[in-house]
Amino acid sequence: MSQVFDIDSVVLDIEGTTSATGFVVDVLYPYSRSRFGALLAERGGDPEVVRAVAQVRELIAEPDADDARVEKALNAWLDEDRKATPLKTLQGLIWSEGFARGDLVSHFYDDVLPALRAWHAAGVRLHVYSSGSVAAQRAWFRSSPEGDLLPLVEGLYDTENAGPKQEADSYRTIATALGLAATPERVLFLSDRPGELDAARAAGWHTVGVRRPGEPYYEQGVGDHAQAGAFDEITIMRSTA
Ligand SMILES: CSCCC(=O)C(=O)COP(=O)(O)O
Ligand SMILES: [Mg+2]
Repeated sequence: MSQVFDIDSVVLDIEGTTSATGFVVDVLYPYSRSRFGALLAERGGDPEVVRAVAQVRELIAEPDADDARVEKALNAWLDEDRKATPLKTLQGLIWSEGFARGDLVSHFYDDVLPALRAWHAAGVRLHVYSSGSVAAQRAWFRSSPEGDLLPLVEGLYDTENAGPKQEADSYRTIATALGLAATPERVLFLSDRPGELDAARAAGWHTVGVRRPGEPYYEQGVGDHAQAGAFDEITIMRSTA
């Protein structure tokens, strides 16, 4: 069904929305799993790694956990697809290098890039809000099958700079960063997860639940949110352009 919105900014979820969860789980997750040990051993002194390891130790309530225990916790979170912030930070470091090296190329559903280009050309501001870290998001858009898409995207938000994706305050933080705190109804959030859509709506945003067959949340649906099976079902007008 076609959906029409009068908004200024679109905020995009990645996994399940712009891109296949299967690709993330089958390609990116194994890539990070096989490299956590080396990252902890060889770059354990890097400030970002130090910070993430401290967060892992806090989450597992083991202040003295050694590298092997930290790696075990990271792999357990991978197995259950738990989107823990330090896991995402460390994955982001590993994936960024993999994308830069040419080992990895990101994935987008066929309907996504034409829509993003059309919206961008029409003056719609595009942003990302994903559990994947900002570093991972940057690499993901830079290394797409159609080249560098980063120029299309203005703001990148994750669970560190915005907060948890199922809390309304995180969406208020993003709206403030976009200069739209007073007019949150000028923002449209696209996601596959009902809990994220609920939180965005609680912050005053428009929402569309993107439902793609085969994605984990497809059967569950998106409750009473507007829904679309692909981005070409979403039309954006800008009355204030
Ligand atoms: C480039 S981000 C990689 C995907 C990922 O790790 C992730 O957790 C995405 O979650 P999302 O919030 O986009 O559903
Ligand atoms: Mg998602």
